[in-house]
Amino acid sequence: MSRLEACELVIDVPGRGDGRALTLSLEPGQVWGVLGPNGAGKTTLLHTLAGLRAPRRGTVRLDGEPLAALSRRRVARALGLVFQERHDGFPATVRETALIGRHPWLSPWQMEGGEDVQLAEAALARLDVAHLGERLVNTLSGGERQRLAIATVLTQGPAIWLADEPTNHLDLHHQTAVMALLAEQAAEGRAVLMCLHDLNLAARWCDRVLLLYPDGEACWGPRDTMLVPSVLERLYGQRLATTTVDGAPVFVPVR
Ligand SMILES: Nc1ncnc2c1ncn2[C@@H]1O[C@H](COP(=O)(O)OP(=O)(O)OP(=O)(O)O)[C@@H](O)[C@H]1O
Repeated sequence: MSRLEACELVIDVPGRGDGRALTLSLEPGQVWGVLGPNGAGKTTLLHTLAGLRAPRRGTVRLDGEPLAALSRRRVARALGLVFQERHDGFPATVRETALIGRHPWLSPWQMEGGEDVQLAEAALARLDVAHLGERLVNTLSGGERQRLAIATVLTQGPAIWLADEPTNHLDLHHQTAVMALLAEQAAEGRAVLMCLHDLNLAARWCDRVLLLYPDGEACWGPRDTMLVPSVLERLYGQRLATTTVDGAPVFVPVR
């Protein structure tokens, strides 16, 4: 399994000061939640950790090696990304799209084999979209597309998941199913980092939390030390009422 490190990392948010440099390690078995208001830099951080965007300062390391020095294939085998926005470049079916997850594991002109197809079918079934296998992606609902994006990363089988609001567009049942899947991935020794807007999902499913502020300030650590009502009220500029349900805190915005 793999680890991803941010070493004195400053993400490049245009027009903003450096804030606090991030030095943290995403270890096998951990589930990180990245929280912060709109524009705080969550997506920018995720893209920087994935090597899609250069940092302003500092380094991202995969298993001790600078990400920038590794081949994209090596990176694609280790890191799986669930994007917030996605654009369908060409018409493809649900099944064909899931199989794209196998590409980092195939040589340039190699066709997917039986094992690849089995992995894709299992992932589509797990995300409850197997019945849509022959449908064109551009005919799917928002939630179906989101589940397909997650199924594609599951088909890829990375050691590290970077997910930008993985529960976007999902109904309550599928939100819980996706969080349970990500927790299961971590329990099997993979690592997960996800951006979330839902504090309650973070409280229930993440064991580490990174709070990002719009001015670039940040703090991170074990969930229980980060999800403190007064800290969250300052982060979002929003009053909260707090209770406990099933052993996890629940935060409700109040006027
Ligand atoms: N290409 C760009 N040019 C100028 N500003 C940009 C660019 N890309 C991002 N930004 C700005 O950087 C800031 C951080 O954006 P980012 O998408 O990382 O925030 P976020 O925390 O993910 O927000 P949200 O919760 O709304 O998804 C925002 O203020 C955004 O407008």
